[in-house]
Amino acid sequence: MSGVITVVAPVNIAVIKYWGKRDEELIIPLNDSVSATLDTNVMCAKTSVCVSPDFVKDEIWLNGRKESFTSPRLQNCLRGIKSRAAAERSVDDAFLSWKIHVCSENNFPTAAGLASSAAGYACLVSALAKLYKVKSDVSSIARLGSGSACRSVYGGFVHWHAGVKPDGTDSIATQIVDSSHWPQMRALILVVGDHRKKVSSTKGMKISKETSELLQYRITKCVPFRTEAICQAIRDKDFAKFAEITMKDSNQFHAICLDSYPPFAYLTATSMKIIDFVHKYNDICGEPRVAYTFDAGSNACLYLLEDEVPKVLGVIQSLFPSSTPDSFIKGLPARVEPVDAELETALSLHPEEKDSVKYVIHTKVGEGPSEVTDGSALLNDAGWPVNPIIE
Ligand SMILES: Nc1ncnc2c1ncn2[C@@H]1O[C@H](COP(=O)(O)OP(=O)(O)OP(=O)(O)O)[C@@H](O)[C@H]1O
Ligand SMILES: C[C@@](O)(CCOP(=O)(O)OP(=O)(O)O)CC(=O)O
Repeated sequence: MSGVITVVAPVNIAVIKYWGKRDEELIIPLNDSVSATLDTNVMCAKTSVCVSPDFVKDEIWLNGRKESFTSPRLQNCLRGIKSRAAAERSVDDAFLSWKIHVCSENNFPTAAGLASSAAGYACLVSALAKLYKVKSDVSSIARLGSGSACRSVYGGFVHWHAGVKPDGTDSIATQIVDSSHWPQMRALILVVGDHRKKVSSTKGMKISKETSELLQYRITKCVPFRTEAICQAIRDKDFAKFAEITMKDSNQFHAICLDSYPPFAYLTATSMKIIDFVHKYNDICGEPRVAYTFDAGSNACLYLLEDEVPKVLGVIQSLFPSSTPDSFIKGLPARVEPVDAELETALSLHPEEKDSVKYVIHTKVGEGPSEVTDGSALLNDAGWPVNPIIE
C-alpha cells in the first residue's frame, strides 16, 4: 500500500464572480474571475488518500458517509491527475492501476453556500497530486471538479483566467499576490441560511447563459475592465477601489439572476438589509470601509480591514440579534465595539427578527492547500476511515 497523504485546503470567495460556462463538460468559464483565499485555520476541507493493490474498488467517504465514486466530476479529477502523472512519469504503471480510497471532511456546513465544493475539490486534487507526485500546476484539474475550486489551489488573491483554448488547458488560476501582501484584510461571513439552495450554481449559470442579455453585456463590457482594475487595487492595497468593484460586481451577478428567464434570486430580505447597512455605514464614514459580496445564496461575505472589525461587528450584533450571543461570532478572536448613540441614529436601521443572521465567521486571507503530518489523517494505516461511518 502507498502511505496515506492528508491535505487541508481553503475556501475562496470571489470579488469578480464566475457565472456562465463556455464548455459545460470541461467547466471552462465565459469570464475571468478574481477571489481571496481564506484561512484554513478557520474553514477548511481535509482529505486523506491512499492506493493499494489490495483495494477492490475506488471508494470515497465524505463527512462520515459513503458516497458514490461514479460522479463524473470526481472521475474527471482522478483521471486528470493520473494522466498528468503518466505524462510526467512520476510513478510507475502498477501504482497508477491500484484502486484508491478517499476520505474527506469539511469543518463547516457542506452545500450551504459556503464554497464547500471549492475547498473540497481543491483538497482532493492537491492530495492526489501529492500521492501521484505530480509537480505541475493542478488548477485546471481542480476546475474539472467545480469551477471555483481552481482558485482554491493558491493562497492570497487569485485570478482565474478564462482562457481561449477549446481543451481548457489555458483556463487556469494564478496568484496575484500571496497572503502576506495585504495582512490587514479580513472577511466576515454572515451565515443567513445554511440549507441547500433551490437553484444550484451549475443550473443557474446554464439558464443565465441561455437567456440573459445582461450576462453578454457583463462578460464583454464590464468584467475585463473590472478584473484589471481590481488586480491593480489589490496590488496597491487600495481598499476603496477594491470595495467599490467588489460590491458592483456582486450586484451585477445577482441582477443577471433576475434577468434570466425564468428568473431566480439568491438574495433574501436579510441579504438586502446587509446591503443597506453596508452602504449607510460607508456613507457615514465618507468612504467605502466595508464591501459585501454574495455567491449563489443568501450568505454575505464582508471584506474589510482589521481596524474596522470591532465597530462593524458591533453594528452587526445590534442589527441582527442572536438567541445564542455567546457563540454568535466564530473563527478568529474579535473585539466587539458596542454601537454608540450617534452611529445608531445615523444608521437609522431597526433590528431584524432574532436569528435572521445565524452566526458570523471571522476570518482572514490565507494560504493554499498544505499537507498535514500531525497524525490527524482520516484513513488509518490499512487505508480505511478512522472515524465511524454512517451507512
Ligand atoms: N470535502 C469534499 N470533498 C469532495 N467533494 C466535496 C467536498 N465538499 C463538498 N464536496 C462536493 O461539493 C458538493 C457541494 O457543492 P455545492 O456547490 O452544492 O455547495 P457549496 O460549494 O457548499 O456552495 P456554493 O457553491 O454555493 O458556495 C457536495 O455535494 C460534494 O459533491
Ligand atoms: C456564484 C459563484 O460562487 C459561482 C461558483 O460556481 P461553482 O464553482 O460552484 O460552479 P460549478 O463550476 O458549476 O461547480 C461565483 C464564484 O465563486 O466565482
